Amino acid sequence: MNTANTLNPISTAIDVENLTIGYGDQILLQNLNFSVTSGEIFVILGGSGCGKSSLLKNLFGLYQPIAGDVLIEGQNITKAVGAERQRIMTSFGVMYQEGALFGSMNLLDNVTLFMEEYTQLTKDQMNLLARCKLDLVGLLPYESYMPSEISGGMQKRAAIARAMALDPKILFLDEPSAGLDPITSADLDRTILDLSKNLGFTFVIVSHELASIYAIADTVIMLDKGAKGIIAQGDPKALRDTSQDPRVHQFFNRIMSKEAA
Ligand SMILES: Nc1ncnc2c1ncn2[C@@H]1O[C@H](COP(=O)(O)OP(=O)(O)OP(=O)(O)O)[C@@H](O)[C@H]1O
Repeated sequence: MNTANTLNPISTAIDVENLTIGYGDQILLQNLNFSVTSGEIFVILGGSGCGKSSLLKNLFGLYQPIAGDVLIEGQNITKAVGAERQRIMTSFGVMYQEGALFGSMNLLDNVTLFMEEYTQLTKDQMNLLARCKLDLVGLLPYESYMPSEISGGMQKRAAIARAMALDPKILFLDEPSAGLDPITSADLDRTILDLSKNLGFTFVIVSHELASIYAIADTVIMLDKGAKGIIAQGDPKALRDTSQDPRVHQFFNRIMSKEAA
């Protein structure tokens, strides 16, 4: 938990205003309003198919919402076009659910790739910066390894290093623990916590791993398919212990029994 993060004065990283998202005629979530505080770890929860990943992709501008606005550090990504949109798009990093490292490049080249596209740095400068990012996630000794030569957990950490390539303040992670065993997942959680506490990154994470959520989340929002919206918001343990909403209880208990199995 990092609510006392001293690297970020209290300010808003992301503002979501009257956001409605979906595909074609299908509305998934409507009229969402919430904000993400700078430096916090903000987790999006909910049952399968309620629209968690879709919401994340609307937040970082991969998809255009049906209505409403997303402001990233005060800049309206929904309305921005051209160079302004490009500038906003490079102000955050994304780790997709699949991790999606480029298999034909070693880890160092995976991290420098975006620098080559978006900066005027020399190759030496890019390599130096990329090594810093790999070091932050504990992968400096593996810079020349190919993605196929490292474990799943290391691939996830490399994908986070790559998401940090352009020095963003905000990182969007889609199901970072997916496919990881509990120990590797806890390791990844520690990396995320370190980056948040020590460097002040804001994280917006889609997750359904309860242990991970309790370990890292400052704030969660819980989405519900039937309600097409947010049914709970706050500290996850407080929600577990105090929420009167049966859907919230069912969510936590269902996952707990699954994890206990
Ligand atoms: N690109 C797309 N085009 C059309 N429909 C989509 C697209 N992506 C997702 N959907 C649909 O939107 C709904 C929500 O999907 P989404 O992946 O956002 O949910 P989720 O809560 O992240 O689910 P899960 O936990 O199972 O990954 C699903 O019915 C899905 O089939």
